Amino acid sequence: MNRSLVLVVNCGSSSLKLAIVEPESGDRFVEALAERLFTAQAGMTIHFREAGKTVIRLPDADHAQAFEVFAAHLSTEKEMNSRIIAVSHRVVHGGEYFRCPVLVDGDVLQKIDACSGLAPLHNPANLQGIHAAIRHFPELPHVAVFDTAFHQTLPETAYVYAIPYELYEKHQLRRYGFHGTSHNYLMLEAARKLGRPADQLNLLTLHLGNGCSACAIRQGRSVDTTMGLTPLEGLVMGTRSGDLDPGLILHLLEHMDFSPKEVDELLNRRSGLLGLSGLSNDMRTLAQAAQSGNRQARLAIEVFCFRLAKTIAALSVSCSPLDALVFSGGIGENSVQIRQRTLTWLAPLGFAVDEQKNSVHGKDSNGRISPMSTPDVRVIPTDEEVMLARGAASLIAGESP
Ligand SMILES: Nc1ncnc2c1ncn2[C@@H]1O[C@H](COP(=O)(O)OP(=O)(O)O)[C@@H](O)[C@H]1O
Ligand SMILES: CC(=O)OP(=O)(O)O
Ligand SMILES: [Mg+2]
Repeated sequence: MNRSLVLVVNCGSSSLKLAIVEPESGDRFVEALAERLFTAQAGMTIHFREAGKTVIRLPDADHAQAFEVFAAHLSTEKEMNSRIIAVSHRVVHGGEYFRCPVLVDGDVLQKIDACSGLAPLHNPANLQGIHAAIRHFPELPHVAVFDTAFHQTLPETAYVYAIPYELYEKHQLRRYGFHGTSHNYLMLEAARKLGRPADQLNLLTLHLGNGCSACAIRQGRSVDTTMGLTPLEGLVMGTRSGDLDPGLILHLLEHMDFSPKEVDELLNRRSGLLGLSGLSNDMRTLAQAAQSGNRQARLAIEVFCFRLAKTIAALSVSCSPLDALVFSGGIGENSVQIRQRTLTWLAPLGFAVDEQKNSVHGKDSNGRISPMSTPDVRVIPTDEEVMLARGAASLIAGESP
């Protein structure tokens, strides 16, 4: 039977990820990744399930141009195109406006734009992707799925900052949290692997990719998370600092002649693993350099793990007794060393790692990497695309989310 398909669009600050997904099975018919947009090195790789891989150079292309090239490659796939029922867009910041996927219309676009200042690396790119896709597929429904939606269940105690309350009331300055689509998927997968309903589980999920965040989930609801008003707060990330003393920002502004724009650039693009190592934002590069004795790479990795462990301990307050700690994202899924080091820091809380299982987890479908007598720790690959596809398909089918 020919099932319906959803085109999933995920616009990052300098990348564009596209996939044609069958919502029920999660099968991919096409996947594409355009990287280094806006630079001379920009390029796109498209994988067709049947026809194989195509690599295209796109010097200086933006999101819209990359989308056009992808769409042109799709145009010959008439049978597959006729099965696409919707386009689903990842939108990073939805403020307090959105709790579930919505059909894109003028009002929704205006609200996404209103949140742009709070996610300057992400929302403007998300809007570009939406406009490019609407131009190309005007006849299809377009759905926005928000990173912030899953965290709309945070209790007030977790989402207010300890600043004058009127700044929340009048200006909505509060913790929103991000990567919600991924944390939601990890919750559902953990429930499946544990064989228990999600609404009976307490979980701590770790999305460790270029952006990194942790989420405390209590009985199926996000109750605390590390990212805040913007995706800059919390863990150490590829190029983002995560938590620091707000006084440091004042110091840069008042005593070191930084402009607000320069502070933004410093903390969002030149900090984190890249800033500490002076080498790279990529954990693979750092792991290799550390092995060859590079002190700065070692320091970056050590700070990453220490801060992660400290955060897990803090979030445990909201999700004890814990049913499972879940590692995910490019780093969480692949780095044996990061998992090992983080869990070693957590030994005082009873966490332990089974070294053999940790090193071969990928071959073990239940993903458990901790000994049976210790807290349950799992590695679960995330899949934001299938959640985006399902969100759109359910909305089109008129099901409640
Ligand atoms: N085998 C590996 N060991 C360590 N880190 C890895 C490995 N594979 C991927 N990573 C890291 O995962 C990160 C990217 O994660 P990913 O989830 O793909 O990011 P995003 O989707 O946010 O762009 C990079 O820091 C990369 O180095
Ligand atoms: C919200 C966020 O940080 O997203 P990403 O990890 O895709 O940069
Ligand atoms: Mg990712």
